[in-house]
Amino acid sequence: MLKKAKILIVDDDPLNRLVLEKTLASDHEIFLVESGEKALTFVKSTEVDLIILDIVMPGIDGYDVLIQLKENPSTQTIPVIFISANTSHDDEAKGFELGAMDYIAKPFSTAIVRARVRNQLLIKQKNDLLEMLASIDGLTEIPNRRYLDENLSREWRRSRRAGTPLSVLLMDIDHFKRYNDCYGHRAGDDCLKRVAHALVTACERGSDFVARYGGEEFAAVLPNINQQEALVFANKLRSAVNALKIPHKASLNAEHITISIGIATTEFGQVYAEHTLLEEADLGLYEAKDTGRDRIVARVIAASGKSESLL
Ligand SMILES: Nc1nc2c(ncn2[C@@H]2O[C@H](COP(=O)(O)OP(=O)(O)OP(=O)(O)O)[C@@H](O)[C@H]2O)c(=O)[nH]1
Repeated sequence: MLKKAKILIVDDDPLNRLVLEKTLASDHEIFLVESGEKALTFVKSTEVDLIILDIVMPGIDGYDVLIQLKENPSTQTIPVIFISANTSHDDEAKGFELGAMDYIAKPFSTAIVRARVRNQLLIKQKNDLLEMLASIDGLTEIPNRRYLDENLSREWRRSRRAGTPLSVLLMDIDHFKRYNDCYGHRAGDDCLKRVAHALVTACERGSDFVARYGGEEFAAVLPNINQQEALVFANKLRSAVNALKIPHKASLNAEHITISIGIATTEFGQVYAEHTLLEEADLGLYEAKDTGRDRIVARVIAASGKSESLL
């Protein structure tokens, strides 16, 4: 069974919109707009699963709408079915070349529209599942580095556009090599799973998330969180791991498993390279390790572009 999908129908002809809506509304959630401009505005604020797009419309035509959807990382994977009275092979080929998933000729059969929409939604559902599996770390079952990189990129662009703060945390289990050496690799794996679970459970806002960054390192992306708030959150994560009280008799800084955390925050919408936040968080983490472990070092990327540490 397919879940109710969100389908955007873009057509300047009111009758076509009405017929398409009637054809699909019993199985799906339908949104209707009458121009390419409105379609592009709509997808900025609402996530849709499929777009049925007319080609010949006043203003931006269907081809240009598709080109603009493909240029935007947040809309480029939405499947598009063209529906058009332009039925020459050249028109159809152009639609596919631009990235349309299917092409329906007008006048259309409602049964064929239903079947083709169903096919595209099934393909999308499978693609989404593959995408999700490719974003999950096999051992800890939390988001992996690929997921983190994609999300950080998106949040970084948003923060730059809106001038809002963005914080990144890099966390590393202290003396984990000693843990593996002392208790064995399998116990090390269990420890990673428990730490990952504790970190993920501590995230309460839907927009915050923790990923396994690699090995015994984790990372969190915190949109709209300034340095003070990031420090509070990092302390919560550090406490959550401490509270597990996983014995670590080979540790040189505690009797149980602890983590060190580096924080990087941009608060004033400064323009800097996308990777800077991770690099700064890494410097903070390095400092936290160097100054005793089981601690947090926060760095702010100041308006001058220089960064400062705050222990
Ligand atoms: N069990 C297990 N160990 C892992 C995994 N990934 C990385 N490690 C181990 O994590 C250890 C990391 O060691 P180091 O980078 O020297 O860091 P550390 O011992 O934690 O020391 P500090 O970071 O300085 O506190 C290595 O021994 C890796 O083999 C994993 O998936 N499972």
